[in-house]
Amino acid sequence: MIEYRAIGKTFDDGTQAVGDFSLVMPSRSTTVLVGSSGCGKTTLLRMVNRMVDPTTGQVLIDDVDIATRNKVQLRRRIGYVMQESGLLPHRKVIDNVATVLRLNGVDRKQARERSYAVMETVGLDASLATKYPAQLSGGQQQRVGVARALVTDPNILLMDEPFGAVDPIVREELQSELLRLQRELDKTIVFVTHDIDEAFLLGDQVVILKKGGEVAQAGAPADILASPADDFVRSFVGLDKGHRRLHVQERDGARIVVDALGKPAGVLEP
Ligand SMILES: Nc1ncnc2c1ncn2[C@@H]1O[C@H](COP(=O)(O)OP(=O)(O)OP(=O)(O)O)[C@@H](O)[C@H]1O
Repeated sequence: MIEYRAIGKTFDDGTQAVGDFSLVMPSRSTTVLVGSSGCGKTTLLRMVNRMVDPTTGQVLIDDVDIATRNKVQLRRRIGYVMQESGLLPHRKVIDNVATVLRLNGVDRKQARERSYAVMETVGLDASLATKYPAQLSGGQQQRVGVARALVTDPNILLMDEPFGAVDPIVREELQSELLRLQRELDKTIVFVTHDIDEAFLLGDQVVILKKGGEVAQAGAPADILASPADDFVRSFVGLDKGHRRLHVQERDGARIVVDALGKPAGVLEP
């Protein structure tokens, strides 16, 4: 369990990124922080592995205040996936995946074996292992980023807009892969996005943020849709627009679900 207690963060230049943020992220589930640019998502995410330390308040992992933990050791136990994959360009894929294991003192052969296994877990063909990152597609590079983050089998996985830079089709593919992985691996995932559809798809808990890390609403996607807290949330999740207002139309004996603009969204099962 990750717990934020009354967190505030003001950077050295005086920017207040987070005012007063409290939240519990249950273990073995995915919490998505979603909000517009600059609302403090990345700042909050990076507090979990102490890339950013709060100015006030505490972050606890399994009831332990992480301010008391060694930063380097903490980071090696928490997987981190960034938007631009963050791979080392001059190192082969397999060596990128194995990096943290090697830093942890695992011998070369064992590190490679584990890295090949985790590449398979994330759906990467072994033949890509000896390529360099630039020789891979954007989607493949992101998978390598995920493999690298999972290689030490961390309990916590931090993902900062990991699918933001790939095209919509690859993005959908990576999203469903992540859902599959989560069913298989059961990690505690903190995921940052500005895309509400992605948040609803991936999140067990979705946290909608306003500027300064203010929580507009936190809850399961269905609960947020059923009872949006206010007009801000209603508008943010698109309830004021057509595509969330679905209704059923009969057509040739089938029941088609259409949005307010009449665009078909799917078919109701009999
Ligand atoms: N190192 C820093 N020094 C000063 N201000 C910072 C620093 N990092 C972030 N900020 C500011 O803190 C606020 C929150 O930034 P943060 O990156 O957490 O937002 P975000 O929601 O992740 O945005 P985005 O979606 O654009 O990445 C912004 O106003 C940003 O400019």
